[in-house]
Amino acid sequence: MNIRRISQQRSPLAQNTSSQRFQTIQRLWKELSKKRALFLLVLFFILINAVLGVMGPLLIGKTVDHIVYDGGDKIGLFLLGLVFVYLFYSITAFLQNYWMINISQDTVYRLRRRLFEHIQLLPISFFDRRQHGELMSRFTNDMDNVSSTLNSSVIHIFSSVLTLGGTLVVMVRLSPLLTVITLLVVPIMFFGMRWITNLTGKLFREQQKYLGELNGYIEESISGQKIIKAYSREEEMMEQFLEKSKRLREAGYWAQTYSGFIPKLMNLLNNFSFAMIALIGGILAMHGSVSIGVMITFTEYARQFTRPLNELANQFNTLLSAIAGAERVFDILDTKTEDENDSGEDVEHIRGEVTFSHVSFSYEKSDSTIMDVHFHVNPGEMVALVGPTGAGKTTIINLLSRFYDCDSGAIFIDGKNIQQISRSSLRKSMGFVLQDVFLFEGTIRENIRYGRLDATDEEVEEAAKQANAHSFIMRLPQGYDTVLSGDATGISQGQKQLLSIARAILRNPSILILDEATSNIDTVTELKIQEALKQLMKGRTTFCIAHRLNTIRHADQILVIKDGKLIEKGTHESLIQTRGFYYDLYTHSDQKDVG
Ligand SMILES: Nc1ncnc2c1ncn2[C@@H]1O[C@H](COP(=O)(O)OP(=O)(O)OP(=O)(O)O)[C@@H](O)[C@H]1O
Repeated sequence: MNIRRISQQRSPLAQNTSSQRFQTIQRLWKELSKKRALFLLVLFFILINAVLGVMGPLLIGKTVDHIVYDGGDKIGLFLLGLVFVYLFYSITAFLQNYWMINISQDTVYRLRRRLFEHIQLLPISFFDRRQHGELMSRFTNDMDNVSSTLNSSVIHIFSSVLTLGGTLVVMVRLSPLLTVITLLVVPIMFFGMRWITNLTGKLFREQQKYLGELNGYIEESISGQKIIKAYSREEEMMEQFLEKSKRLREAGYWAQTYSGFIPKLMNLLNNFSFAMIALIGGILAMHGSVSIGVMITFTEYARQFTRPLNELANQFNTLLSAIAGAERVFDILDTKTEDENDSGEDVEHIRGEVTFSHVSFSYEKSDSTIMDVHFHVNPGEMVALVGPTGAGKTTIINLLSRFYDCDSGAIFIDGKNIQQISRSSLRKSMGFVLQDVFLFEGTIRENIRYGRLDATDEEVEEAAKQANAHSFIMRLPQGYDTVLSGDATGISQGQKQLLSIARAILRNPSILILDEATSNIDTVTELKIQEALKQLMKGRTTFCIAHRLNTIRHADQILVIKDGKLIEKGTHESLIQTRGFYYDLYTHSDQKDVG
């Protein structure tokens, strides 16, 4: 069953406005506040740390004034005060950092878990439109960005804001004139920073997007290595890789270059402000308008004042890149899951009576894939779907399994509209044996048990015996405990099919879906598979997508699909007698292979 990725909708570069950014910060804040108590403690330590940071220069100035103007008899007390301030400054800095790492790791862990849970519940149509590697990068790059920002930026931002506020209050109290001089550079800093961060924000988002696309491409080219080599497409792959890689380099280059301007601009303005304070402060001190201690405090504050601004600017970039990452994560979390659209109820037992009543469906709004399909299947019947490639056979199965919902008409199982049956109970009653067998990294036993997780070892082996898989499994060095790698290269295509039949037997479904289960397989294994399938099909409603017509001659019903329409239906004999499209298919194909 191939559910094709027809269009990879490239999401336009997220035009995230300030209000969207604010919303994302709010959501991140919400995520963070699950460790509220610890976070409040960190905030408290940030506050203490900022107060101590403001007190340091003030105390240095006071110490100088005490020596110059009061004779310095209490110098020991001042020095003790300085040791206390700077020691606790370091301790609080360490603790806030330590706890923030704890909070951020926990938050990212929970976010990652939610993302994974959510992805499991998303409808198949969501995956049709996305590259797998691009989705992967939301787990890796985007999460890393969020994590590193929470680790450092949160502290820096809070601490900078508090330090700025505290410093400003003390500065105004000490000397309003010197405060104005220190603040002269702030508007230039503010507007310069705004301009650059607007630009870099866009560039960072672009960088994240291209990185996701590149990851997707790399993932595709690794999983498709066999085909790439078989068709000698290495050079084209390389060219496309370079194109994507260059695009990423370009975006990264400009993002880093522009963001690199910020500290340089800050430094320049910082030095300017420092020189002005030294010059004007010196003149004022000479005339006795301010004390030497105040001037020293101010030169230190001038540095201290621009440092948090500098820090804010730097952290702003990291923050923007994390917001871009978080947006991409929230974007998935906001996508409706299958359950959210599911008003169906759980059904205990399904007998397997299936009715398609004038069903129409299209993947894309522009063209119809299935048109007015109408048929009825009794429980336990074997139904074959035949027709040219792209006719819509797989789509009919997709609709029956509620991977997609039909646009008009209705599908009934045991007389009940499947919209009223929950997806999970519907799928629990179905078993799939597909052409592309998907085996997980794990033992053979675990792979068979995937059909029913609570099955005992005996039940697993019994299912393997019924599926004719037991003898080949026992010939493997570790038998049922043989570990299969992700792509199960150690076993043949036919053996994979047998395992997937064992899996379906274990599931004991009322409705069975077979998709070309016996193509590309040697005759001996094919016989084994046919035999196993016969066992499996007994007493179950079976839908078989068949390309080789001689395998379905005994079907109770054959549905002939062409261009999305059900054009003929009946038994093999009746369809041959009708001499219609099926007759043509059957007689004009030597191998009876039509798809
Ligand atoms: N996820 C999808 N998004 C958009 N179009 C799709 C999607 N899956 C299938 N299609 C299109 O729908 C039509 C029917 O496809 P479907 O897979 O049902 O045909 P099929 O009869 O099973 O073909 P085959 O025998 O080759 O598997 C085709 O034109 C196909 O390109």
